[in-house]
Amino acid sequence: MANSKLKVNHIQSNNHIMMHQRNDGIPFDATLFKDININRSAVERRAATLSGRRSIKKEWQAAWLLKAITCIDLTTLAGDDTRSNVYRLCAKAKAPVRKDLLVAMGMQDANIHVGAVCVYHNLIKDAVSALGKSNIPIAAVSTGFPAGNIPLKEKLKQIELSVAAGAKEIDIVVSRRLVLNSDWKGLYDEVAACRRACGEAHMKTILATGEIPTYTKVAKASWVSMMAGSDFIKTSTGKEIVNATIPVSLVMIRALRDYYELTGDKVGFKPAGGISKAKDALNWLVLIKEELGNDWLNPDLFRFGASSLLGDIERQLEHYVTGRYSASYRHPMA
Ligand SMILES: O=C[C@H](O)COP(=O)(O)O
Repeated sequence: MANSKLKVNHIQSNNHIMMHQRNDGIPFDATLFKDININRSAVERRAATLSGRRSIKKEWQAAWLLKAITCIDLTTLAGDDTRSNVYRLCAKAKAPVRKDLLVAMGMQDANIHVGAVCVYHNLIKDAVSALGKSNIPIAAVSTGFPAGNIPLKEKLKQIELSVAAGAKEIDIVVSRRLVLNSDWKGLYDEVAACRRACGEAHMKTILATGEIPTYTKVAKASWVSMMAGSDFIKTSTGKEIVNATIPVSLVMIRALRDYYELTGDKVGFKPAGGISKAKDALNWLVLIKEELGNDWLNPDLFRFGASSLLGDIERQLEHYVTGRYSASYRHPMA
């Protein structure tokens, strides 16, 4: 299709490597968040308006979907992960969209790749060898993922081992009991210790919001995680019964906006778990744009944690280019 070419300014190219300044955190100060009280119905009302408000069509939709790809932490976190499925995942991470589709969109030289590959510790070495010199970072889930119910000493050891094995990003899970008991200083100390163990690796802190009973606690846990030096806050492990939702994302995004206003530090956001449709990805990008602005719309500050989103995005891009939908089995990977 002649009109399927994207204009250069529809999407920035994706030659980035994690260059963003880190969040060093601030001393624990409960007065900064103790009065937070989130109005659940106001959050849910705002979230409900999101999908009907903006309709992104044609070349703009294609450009936003390519942008979404650059923000995916392409993930496999299964008990039966092997070297071969990690190799396939990494091949897809380096070339996430079929060449013919990129050529049709005029994007073959844009170096589109995903934001990171996310695996369990034992698969890091396979990801390192499969990704080669691609500059795509490896994110490892550590600290007793997904439940996090192991001693802190072991959590820190896991982080150190993952960094030594080549992970440039570490996704930690918080101890939910600290959040449930409102032990905010305990949570701060745990997250700050993890941050020290990460060294140069960027740290994403998973709150597992599906196991946190109120939005007020989600907001407070977000604050404490940022104060303790998290580079990203992340909704979910993908293993909770309820994973990423728009309302919980809104609560976390507003906490990081307030944290930025206070400290000048931009903390990233990663919704994860159950995001598998291109239209959901667009909703999250719109939410980020409306609440935080364009600064956050890049892989340094925004990621999707997703194992099966890429396949649907590629299918939508094929529809954009050819005018037809292919069967989903033609895009089986991710
Ligand atoms: O962090 C990423 C999640 O585990 C992925 O969840 P998903 O398999 O539902 O996409």
